Amino acid sequence: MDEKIDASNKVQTIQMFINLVLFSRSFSESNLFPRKGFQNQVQVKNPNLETMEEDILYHLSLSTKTHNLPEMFGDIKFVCVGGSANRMKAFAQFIHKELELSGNPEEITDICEGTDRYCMYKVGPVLSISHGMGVPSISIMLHELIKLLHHAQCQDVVLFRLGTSGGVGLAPGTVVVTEKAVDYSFQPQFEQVVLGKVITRSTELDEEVASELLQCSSELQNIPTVIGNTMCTHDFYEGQGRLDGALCSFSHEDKLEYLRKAYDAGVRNIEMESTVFAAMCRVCAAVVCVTLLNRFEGDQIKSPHDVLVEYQQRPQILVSHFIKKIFLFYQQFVVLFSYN
Ligand SMILES: O=P(O)(O)O[C@H]1O[C@H](CO)[C@@H](O)[C@H]1O
Ligand SMILES: O=c1cc[nH]c(=O)[nH]1
Repeated sequence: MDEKIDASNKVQTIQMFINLVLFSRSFSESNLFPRKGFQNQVQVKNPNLETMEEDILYHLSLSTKTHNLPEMFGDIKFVCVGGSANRMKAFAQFIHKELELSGNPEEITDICEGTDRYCMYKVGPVLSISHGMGVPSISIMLHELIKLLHHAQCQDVVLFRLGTSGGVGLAPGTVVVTEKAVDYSFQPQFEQVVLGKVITRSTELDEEVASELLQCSSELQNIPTVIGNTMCTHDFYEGQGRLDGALCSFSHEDKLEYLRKAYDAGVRNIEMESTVFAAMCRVCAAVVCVTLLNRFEGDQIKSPHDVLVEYQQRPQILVSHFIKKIFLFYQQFVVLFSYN
């Protein structure tokens, strides 16, 4: 009997080891992590940083001189970002309970309280940060976040954007895990003006994390989830083909024609940050947004407040299920290896 248990423990250990290797491999092709075997440290692609005595992360109200970043953040494995400060606080409290961490989730404090630009909460291995609305706002936060993870010597980090969006041909409340983040012309690219010239960056995301998230959704109830392309725009109204803004330069037919073209190009939802998020975080990242309405059916978001709150929780529940799986796996791995 004891021998049987021993043998099954060994099989389990080997299986876990294989899983861990496979999982680590999925991180290793990222922009942030050069291949360094098992431990992939978050990298920045800017040689100027090496020559700086101090790096002030102004909008996060943190600095390499005034804060011990490795001590504060070195154990981060998951970063979750989303537009609203309240949502990201609620997520931090939710994941605190889900991971059964010690301490009172109601007492978590905003690490960035020195600034009202963004809020940031750390719960165990998870960092939850708000980014505001649109590309410029998230881009500033991501520059400072990626430098923070680098200065803190974080390894094997996965980043998630937990957001809301307009659905394209989907029932409201559907969660879309982004396959490709595309621009207004449905291309998987992010254009940025640098020194007066347009540069283009790829917006590839982690396929394995996306399909693992789809798998997670099948293990949960009431989280209808699809994988599809996400179109990122620079505006909520005309930029997303809405007829109800303060300005409107096109007809109802023009709008439907554009949405149909988007649908045919694989677009299933529209939001305002995915391309820059993907371009900056690359293959160690996933975008998970719930749809608040079906854009073929209208432009105004009419669902009652409690329905919208429940919809917003869906990406949080899905991603927390994913994190919990990995977190418990790592914990078991550490326990098994300390006994073997
Ligand atoms: O739900 P969040 O994360 O704020 O994202 C979506 O909602 C905002 C518009 O209402 C845009 O920022 C869009 O990307
Ligand atoms: O239609 C929508 C809904 C939420 N967020 C967006 O960007 N668009």
